[in-house]
Amino acid sequence: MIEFTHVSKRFRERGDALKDLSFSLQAGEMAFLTGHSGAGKSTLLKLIGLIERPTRGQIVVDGRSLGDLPRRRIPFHRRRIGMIFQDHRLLNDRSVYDNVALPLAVTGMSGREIGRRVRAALDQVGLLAFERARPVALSSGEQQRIGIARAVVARPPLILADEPTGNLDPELSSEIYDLFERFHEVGVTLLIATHDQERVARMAHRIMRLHQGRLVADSGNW
Ligand SMILES: Nc1ncnc2c1ncn2[C@@H]1O[C@H](COP(=O)(O)OP(=O)(O)OP(=O)(O)O)[C@@H](O)[C@H]1O
Repeated sequence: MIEFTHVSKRFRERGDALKDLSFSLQAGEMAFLTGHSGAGKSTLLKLIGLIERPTRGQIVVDGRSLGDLPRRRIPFHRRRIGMIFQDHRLLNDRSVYDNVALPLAVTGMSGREIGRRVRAALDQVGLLAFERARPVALSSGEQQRIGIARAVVARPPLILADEPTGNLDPELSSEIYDLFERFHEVGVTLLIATHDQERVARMAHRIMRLHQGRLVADSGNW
C-alpha cells in the first residue's frame, strides 16, 4: 500500500526533518508512528498525503510513484486517503452533517446518496443524533469523532491520523482507538502518529519509532 525508499525531507530553515527513510506498509495493516515532538511524524504523513514533497527518495502509494503523479491526479489521490488531525479542523458555522458531507460534495454524488453515506458515517462514530448541531456545541471527544466521520465518509482505503487523541482523556482516547480497530477489521489500512507510547505498547500492532527524522525501531518491516 505504501512504500518509502530512501526518503529524506529537508526544510530550508530547519535542515533534515526526515532522513533516509525506507519501509513498507501492507494493505490492511494498522501501524503506529511514535517519537518525540519534532521527530518527523507529521512530516511523514504529509508526504503520503502529498501535502509536502520529499527532497530525495521515492514514495509509492497504491502502486503509483507520487513523484510521477500528474498534478491533475492529486485530488483523486487525496480522496483515497482519510486524514484525521488532532485539532479537528471543523467548520463551526456549519452543522455536523455539513462537515461530514464535505468530502462528498466534490464527487458529483446525488444528495440522497450523500445523505445515506453521511448518516452511515455518523452512526459508525455514535453521533447520529447530533447531525443538526454545530460542532462547537459538542465535547472535544465528540468533535474528534466528527473529524473521523468526515475522514471515512468517502470510504478511503487508507487512513492517516496525526495525534488523533492528543487532547482527550484516556477513556475518550480508548473509544477512538476502538473505532480504529473496527476500521482495521474491515480491511482499511491505518497509519497513526501518536505520543502515547504506553497505549500503543498495549495494542498488538506494528510500531515504528522515529528519532530525529530517522526510523530507529520498527516492530515489523516487511
Ligand atoms: N513547513 C515546515 N517548515 C520548516 N520546518 C518544518 C516544517 N514542517 C515541519 N518542520 C520541522 O520539521 C521537524 C519535524 O516536524 P514534525 O511536525 O514532522 O514532527 P512531529 O514528530 O510530528 O512533532 P509533533 O509530535 O510535535 O507534532 C520539526 O523540527 C519541525 O520544526
